Amino acid sequence: MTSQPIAHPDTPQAPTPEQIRRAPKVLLHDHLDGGLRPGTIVDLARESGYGNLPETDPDKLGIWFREAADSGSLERYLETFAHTCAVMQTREALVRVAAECAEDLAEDGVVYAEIRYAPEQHLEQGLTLEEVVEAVNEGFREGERRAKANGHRIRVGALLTAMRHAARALEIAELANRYRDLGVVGFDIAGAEAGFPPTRHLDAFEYLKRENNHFTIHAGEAFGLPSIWQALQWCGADRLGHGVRIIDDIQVADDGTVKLGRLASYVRDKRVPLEMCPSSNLQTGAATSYGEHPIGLLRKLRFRVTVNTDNRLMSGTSMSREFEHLADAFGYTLTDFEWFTVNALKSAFIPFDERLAMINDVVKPRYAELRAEWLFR
Ligand SMILES: O=c1[nH]cnc2c1ncn2[C@@H]1O[C@H](CO)[C@@H](O)[C@H]1O
Ligand SMILES: [Zn+2]
Repeated sequence: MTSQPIAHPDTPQAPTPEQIRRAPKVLLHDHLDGGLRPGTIVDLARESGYGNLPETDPDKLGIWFREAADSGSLERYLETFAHTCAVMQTREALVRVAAECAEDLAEDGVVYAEIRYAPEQHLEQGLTLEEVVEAVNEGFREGERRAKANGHRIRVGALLTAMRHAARALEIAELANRYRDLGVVGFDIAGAEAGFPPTRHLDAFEYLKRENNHFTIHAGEAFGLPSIWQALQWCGADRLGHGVRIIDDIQVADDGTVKLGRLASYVRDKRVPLEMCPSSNLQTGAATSYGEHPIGLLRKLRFRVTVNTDNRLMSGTSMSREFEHLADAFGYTLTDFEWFTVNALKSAFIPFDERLAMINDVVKPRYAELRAEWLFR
């Protein structure tokens, strides 16, 4: 008998794209108006008479979004949303977009998703804020049903976003609170970061805290540490949207020794979830390449890192594709992807018992099964 080292079940090889697709995934940061199918945009534009689409062929339109979003600036990246929001102004359009969102995610192996959108951007044709929320919720329920009929299980919760350049945050926070337990699981602020600090909306955050409600804040994407510091220490955010610039508070010496500043220490010690979106960051210039994306170091240092899509249309991506990019860049295995997924569930805005059941009864058994596949090749 030769004495062979015992192979860890994970050692045989990198996960295949097909295994990544079948792995259960959890998505906390994805914009409804950043994930439409190009063909749906074309249909809805035709039906509503919106004549400003840059392309009317779905394939060309998809490419247009990716290229236009590939601008190196968050402000220019955000300009592309004018077209998606333009065709999301009726109840029917919102139901369709939300249903397709849930279907597409389920098809990609996402089992739990929190999808965000700004109700104030869907009032141009007379819908009320409440009608917008109800239409999107109806679409998510429809998408969950269709996914189930196709053999996929997914649960979708909504996050209501307020736009940081506008002045409706308190109103949207109240809306999120009213629809709590009715499909809405939390609140967010988004939009251009430089010049619009989160403290502009302190009243909204203080209101939500008094209501024991949850919120995340886009911070540390196009602007640095002060934005993250405000989001956490002034506004009390439960999670950070992106948060990539926390890397500016971490020093790595030539010998590999790592020193965390006070803010980075706080973020790690308090297990503040980071909703990282690698492909989106490359497009807005918040990161330079997958291999150099701060997620590599932050994962190593065991920050509470999660992986997200941000805008599937603008980045031509999916949860599986984000995982594939990371597998290529950092050699991540199924064990890493399970870790990201468990992190995401720990950070989700649904009740603790549901998060735990999702971790123990859905995520862990399915990753274990995937890891065992090499035994039966
Ligand atoms: O990465 C991002 N950073 C900041 N704002 C964003 C990002 N992606 C989308 N939005 C903004 O959020 C609104 C509601 O979904 C979108 O219309 C877009 O303006
Ligand atoms: Zn975002």
